[in-house]
Amino acid sequence: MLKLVKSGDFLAASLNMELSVKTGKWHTASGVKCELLGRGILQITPPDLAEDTKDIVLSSGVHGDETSPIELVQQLARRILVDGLVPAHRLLLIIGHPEAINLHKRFVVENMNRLFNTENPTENPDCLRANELQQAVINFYSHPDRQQASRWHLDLHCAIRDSEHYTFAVSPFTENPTRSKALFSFMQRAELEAVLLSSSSSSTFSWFSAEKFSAQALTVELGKVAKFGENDLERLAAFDQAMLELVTVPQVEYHWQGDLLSIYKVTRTLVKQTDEFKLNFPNDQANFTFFDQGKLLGSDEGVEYFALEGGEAVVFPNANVALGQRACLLVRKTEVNLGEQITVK
Ligand SMILES: O=C(O)CCC(=O)N[C@@H](CCC(=O)O)C(=O)O
Ligand SMILES: [Zn+2]
Repeated sequence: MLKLVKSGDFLAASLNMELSVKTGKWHTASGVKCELLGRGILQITPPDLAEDTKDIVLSSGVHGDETSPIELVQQLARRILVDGLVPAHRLLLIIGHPEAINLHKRFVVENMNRLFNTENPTENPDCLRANELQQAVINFYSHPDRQQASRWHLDLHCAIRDSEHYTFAVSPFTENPTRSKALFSFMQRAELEAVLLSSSSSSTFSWFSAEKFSAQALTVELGKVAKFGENDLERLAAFDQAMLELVTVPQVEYHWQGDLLSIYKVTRTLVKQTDEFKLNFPNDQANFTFFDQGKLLGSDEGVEYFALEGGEAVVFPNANVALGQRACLLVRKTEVNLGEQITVK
């Protein structure tokens, strides 16, 4: 496994279940320290750690069928491992769920992106892997010499349906100051079209880093799911470039450019309470489809959900989730105050 990673193929090494997990440390020819901490978990330390060096987690493949982010993380790993790229920041590169990726499935038994909170009972492969990833992130951010470091986490996904915004991000809800001007400027630089400001806690991977470590964290949605090799990475070039800049430039000078990024607040999260839960539109309804005030959106035992005053748009609709899980987000465009932290007006 180590040999394959050293040769630049972090992804192939992570997915080959016949290779036993071998951890190890080495330096690239450019002096970058690499540590394979487990399957699909690669820590990168630049030769010089300055005061403004960030600790950045870049994760992909938390959902096994969302392949374009996995290709982007592999590309970045290769640039560092064999092409001489020297990052300016400590990085934790993650290929999230190799077993689900090999099955070409979103998850094995249950949605791993709802398992990031505390240690999970070791019931199934998704719980086991979520535990392993949580521990890797805890160790990465808890390095004793790095307690003052600025922490970032971009958890890269792609949507399983069409979307009126091809790329967008979800900013998880936490009381911590995790909506910095730098993070929002990064989104503009990356040409993300929109961001959703969550209004409740969610047990996602990005929420875990925001809530437990005050990381500037986002779930980033990069286009629509496709098979390996069929992704149009050209459409993600601006994101890839901004990510490269984020990891290689000590302090990026970002500028806020007005209204390039559409900002939405989450007005409601519809949770599937019973098996009676229904949405009044198909599961493949495009993200950000807008419904006028009063339109019936869905129902559950003894309750009907209508679009609120001013209308609401739907994101991630899925009536087939497990009981107690989110069946969709309802969102509305919002204005924000632009301070050092972005807040909803
Ligand atoms: O297109 C979809 O319905 C799902 C895409 C996806 O996996 N989205 C993430 C968003 C996580 C978040 O809210 O931060 C998910 O559902 O886990
Ligand atoms: Zn996903």
